[in-house]
Amino acid sequence: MIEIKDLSIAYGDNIVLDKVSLTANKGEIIGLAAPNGTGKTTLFNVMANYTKPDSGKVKFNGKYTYKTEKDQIKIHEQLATFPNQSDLFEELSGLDHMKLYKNMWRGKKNIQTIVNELNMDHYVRNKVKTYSLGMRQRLCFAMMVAADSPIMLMDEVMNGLDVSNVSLISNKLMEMKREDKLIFIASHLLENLDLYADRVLFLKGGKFIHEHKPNRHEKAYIKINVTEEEYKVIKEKYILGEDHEYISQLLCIPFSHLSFNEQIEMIETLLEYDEELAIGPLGTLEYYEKYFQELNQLKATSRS
Ligand SMILES: Nc1ncnc2c1ncn2[C@@H]1O[C@H](COP(=O)(O)OP(=O)(O)OP(=O)(O)O)[C@@H](O)[C@H]1O
Repeated sequence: MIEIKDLSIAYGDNIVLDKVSLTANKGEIIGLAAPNGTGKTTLFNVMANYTKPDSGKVKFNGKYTYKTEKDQIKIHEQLATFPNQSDLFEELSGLDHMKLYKNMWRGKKNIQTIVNELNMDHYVRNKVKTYSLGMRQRLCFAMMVAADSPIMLMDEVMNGLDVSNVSLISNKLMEMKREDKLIFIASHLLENLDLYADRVLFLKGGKFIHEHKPNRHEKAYIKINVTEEEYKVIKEKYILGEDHEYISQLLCIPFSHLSFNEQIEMIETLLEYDEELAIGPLGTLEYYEKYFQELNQLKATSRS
C-alpha cells in the first residue's frame, strides 16, 4: 500500500534520512522509535509531501507518487496526518473539528459514537480554548478517527495523556488495525508500542537499523538486573551464548534452547544476584536502550 524507496534528505551537514526504504501494507501499525531530533517527523513530512526529499520516492497503492497534482489529490484522499495542537481553532468546538475532518476525508464513522468511545461527551461541545492539554490531544486523535482515512500518520499521539487515556487510545488503535487501516506511529512511549505495533522501526543515523516485531513468536530471554562486575563474573562462569544482551545493566540470556534442567539451574544461579527475574522476549524499550544507550551514557556523562 505504501512503498518508500531510497528516501534521502539532509539539512546542510545533518543527514536526517539516508536512503530509507520500507514497504507497508493495510492492517498494519508501524511504530517509529528514536530519540528527539532523529528524523521521525521528517519522514512523516516527506510521506505526506509537506517536505520534498533530496532523492527517493514514496509510492501509494502501487501507482500514485507526488509527481503530478492529480496523483497528489488521490494520495491525500487516502492519507491523514495527526494534527498539531497548535493547528486547533480556539473559537471552534471539538465537535466542529471532528466534523471538519470527517467531511474532508469523507469519513463513514458516526461522530457521536466516536465521542462516546473516547469519553469526550462532557466537553466536546465547548470551545477548544477551554480545553486542557490532554483534552486537546484526545480531540486530535478523535479527528483522525473521524477522518477514517485508510492511511494515518500519527506523530506523538500519546503526548500529555494520562494512563487511562493512553489505554483508551491504545484499544482504539487496535480496533482501527482490525478495520484494515495502515497506521504509522512515532512515539516515545516505548512499552506502549509493544501493545499494538506489528513492527517497530528504530531510526538511527538516517537509517532503519532494526525492525522489532512485538508478539511474533519471539525468542524468550531470562532477564535480570546485574552490575557490570557481576556481569563479568557470570560471563566467565557460564556460557551465555553469543546472542545474549547486556543492556543498561539488564542481562538478557536466550532461554528457549536450554533443556528444562539447564533452565532451572540457570534461574537458581541468577537468583543469587537479584530476587527479581523475568522471562520473556525483548521489548521495544530494551531494544531502544540497546541501540541508543551510548546516547544515554553520553547524556549521563554530560550531566555529571
Ligand atoms: N526545516 C528544517 N531545517 C533544518 N533542519 C531541520 C528542519 N526540519 C528538521 N530539521 C532537523 O532534522 C532533524 C530531525 O528532526 P525531526 O523533527 O524529524 O526529528 P524527530 O525524530 O521527529 O524528533 P522529535 O522526537 O523531537 O519529534 C533535526 O536535527 C532537526 O533539527
